[in-house]
Amino acid sequence: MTINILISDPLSEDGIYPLRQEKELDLNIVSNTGLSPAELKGIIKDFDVLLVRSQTKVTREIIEAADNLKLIGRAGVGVDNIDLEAATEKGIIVVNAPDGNTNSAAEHTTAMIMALARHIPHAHMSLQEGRWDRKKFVGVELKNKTLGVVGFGRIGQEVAHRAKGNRMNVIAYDPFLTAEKAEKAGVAYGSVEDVAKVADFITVHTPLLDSTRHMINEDIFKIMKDDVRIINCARGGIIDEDALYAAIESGKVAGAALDVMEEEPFVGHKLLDLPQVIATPHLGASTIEAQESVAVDVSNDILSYFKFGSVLNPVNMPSVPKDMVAKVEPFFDLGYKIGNLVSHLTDEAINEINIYYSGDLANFDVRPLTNNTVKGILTRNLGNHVNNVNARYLAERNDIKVNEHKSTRAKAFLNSITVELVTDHTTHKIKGTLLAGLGARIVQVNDYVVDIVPDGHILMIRHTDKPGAIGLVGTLLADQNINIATMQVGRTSEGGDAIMVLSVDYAVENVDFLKQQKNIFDVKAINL
Ligand SMILES: NC(=O)c1ccc[n+]([C@@H]2O[C@H](COP(=O)([O-])OP(=O)(O)OC[C@H]3O[C@@H](n4cnc5c(N)ncnc54)[C@H](O)[C@@H]3O)[C@@H](O)[C@H]2O)c1
Ligand SMILES: O=C(O)CC[C@@H](O)C(=O)O
Repeated sequence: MTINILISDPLSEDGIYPLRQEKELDLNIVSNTGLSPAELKGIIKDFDVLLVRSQTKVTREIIEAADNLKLIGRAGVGVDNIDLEAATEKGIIVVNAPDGNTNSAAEHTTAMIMALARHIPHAHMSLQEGRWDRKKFVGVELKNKTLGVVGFGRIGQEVAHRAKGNRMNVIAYDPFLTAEKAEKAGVAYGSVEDVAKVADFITVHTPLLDSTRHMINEDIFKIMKDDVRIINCARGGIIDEDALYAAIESGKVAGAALDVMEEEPFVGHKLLDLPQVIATPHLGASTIEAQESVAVDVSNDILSYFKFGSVLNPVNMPSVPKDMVAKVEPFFDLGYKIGNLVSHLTDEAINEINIYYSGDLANFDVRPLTNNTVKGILTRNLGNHVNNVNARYLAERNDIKVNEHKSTRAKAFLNSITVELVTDHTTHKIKGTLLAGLGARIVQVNDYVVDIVPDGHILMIRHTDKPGAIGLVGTLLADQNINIATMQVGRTSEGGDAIMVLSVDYAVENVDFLKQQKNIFDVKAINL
């Protein structure tokens, strides 16, 4: 099968080398940059993979038209140009390259802090314009000044590290910053207000989220020190641009260095008219090294996805280390099949899915396995558009709670997975295991102990344990020319409820001839 990859933003050619030299997969790589949204929407259905930087806006409209898209790769950190909810709903995995441009973005921020402190861009322009103006461009030192870092993640920490090299004091705010982590990094910490009150320079390094939009606003500017300098090399929108403009005009803010703004490109923005502002056109990650590194990272994740079904940097799936995924991968098929089988035991709406992992399995991160098991359950009613990316999301959207339970005690088996479905009136469960050398087995269906190979075409017949019941089913199937390959019978007590599980050679389309029998109260035909 050919995998069609569309690259819609300029990417480092060296960075996509892993894709270009791939031999095992048949890749068709199309580079088409500068497409309008309408043009992208028109062609996206032909692609399995979309590879972008920050220019392409991957909106819900584009995603809805992307009928074959399996993966969106973002060569960079911020995924605010991708509608993640729409991608998840459609089962499209989004991967990014979170580490590849950290150093470049931190270096750019440091350069902006220095350029701002010493008026380097304006001094250079003035020279170019033929002036030798030394009085106008008197700057400030960084030494002994306080840098406020809002967002102490990868880039924020690197910027703090460099600021300390410039003998600055650093105070940081991040909801995940603990006293221990701050002490280790050699920085003070406090709330965003604490940072605002004491910092001479404030740099923001958060993602743009609902909670961070305009977090640096009029109220925060008011409590800042006079002559504070503001830097944004993260995302436009974290700082309220109107409030920044007013704070500069009022003389509260001495200067601002901006790599990003709410609307990009931001040529002609009113902030650029202020002499206190210096700006770059979103260049934080624009180095040869960073561009190569992020493109290599997403290229490798594309290959890993199509070869092994796992990725290193998922944005809309649990991020589970590769060695951990490898430990639970042998159980994927079993989980899916148990899920699919148990879904046929009830026609009622499911309220809750309980998945019990026992034995060795309990020691591992089983989230990818849970996704696959939930996929097996939901596929019965939701069909093929359920996949590992959207299974949990679709369960949630249908008000189904998914609970994982783990126990290292496995009783008779080294490992087992039990899937239980809870509806308003019933609870159904199926247990399965992987037997060394023998493969997958279903070992329990509700209270019946069984031994079934979960494969092919299966008939699950619930009946009353009466003499002749088994013979009758055999005869009825023979009348329909349906050959039985294997048969298992389980019962709770003599003469009580019983179950027959048969594997047959062909899919049975209509089971009414079995359902009409007096002692048979349920029949399900399942194709695994
Ligand atoms: N200008 C560029 O070219 C460029 C390059 C790379 C990254 N970026 C941007 O820089 C930003 C940071 O990237 P990163 O790799 O450091 O990300 P990161 O995920 O490592 O760090 C972000 C940090 O922000 C923190 N945070 C979240 N909400 C917060 C809040 N309300 N207040 C304070 N902190 C909050 C998080 O806890 C996290 O520690 C992102 O927006 C990214 O898109 C820009
Ligand atoms: O693609 C770029 O150059 C910008 C990347 C940067 O904004 C990021 O979030 O990684």
